[in-house]
Amino acid sequence: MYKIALACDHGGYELKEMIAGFLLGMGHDIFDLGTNSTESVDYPEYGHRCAMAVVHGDADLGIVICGTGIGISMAANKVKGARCALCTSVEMAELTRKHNDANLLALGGRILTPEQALGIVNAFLYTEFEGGRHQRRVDQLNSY
Ligand SMILES: O=C(CO)[C@H](O)[C@H](O)[C@H](O)COP(=O)(O)O
Repeated sequence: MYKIALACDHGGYELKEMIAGFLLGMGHDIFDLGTNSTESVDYPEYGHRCAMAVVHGDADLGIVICGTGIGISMAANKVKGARCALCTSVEMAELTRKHNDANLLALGGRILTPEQALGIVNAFLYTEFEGGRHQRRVDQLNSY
């Protein structure tokens, strides 16, 4: 079981709440970093907050959500050690775990259906990093 940090802006709030329930139902721990309503907030703060929690070991993995997933993934990837992947399919979620050892998943609350989002979250959590040649590339990412 994982401890999973969650953060969103107003565009991701409803999806965050649904994912939180899904994760708790699966037996994971969650670390909810907000926002906690549909009142407008700025996504950079929340993406940064979630990435800091993962990089500092307060959570094993992070999930960040805004309207598109784009802005909040940009914010998360500003944190050294964050490898945040914006995914719109199960295949992308599997490949970013296998190849990039992504430690944060970004989702678009205004892009995905709830069913699509849960499929992506499930794939992200249960796909292992393959290592090998991919480790060399992740090491390069981490060195910048
Ligand atoms: O998708 C986003 C950033 O990439 C955010 O969720 C914002 O919602 C988006 O920028 C739109 O902003 P608005 O204030 O909700 O119109």
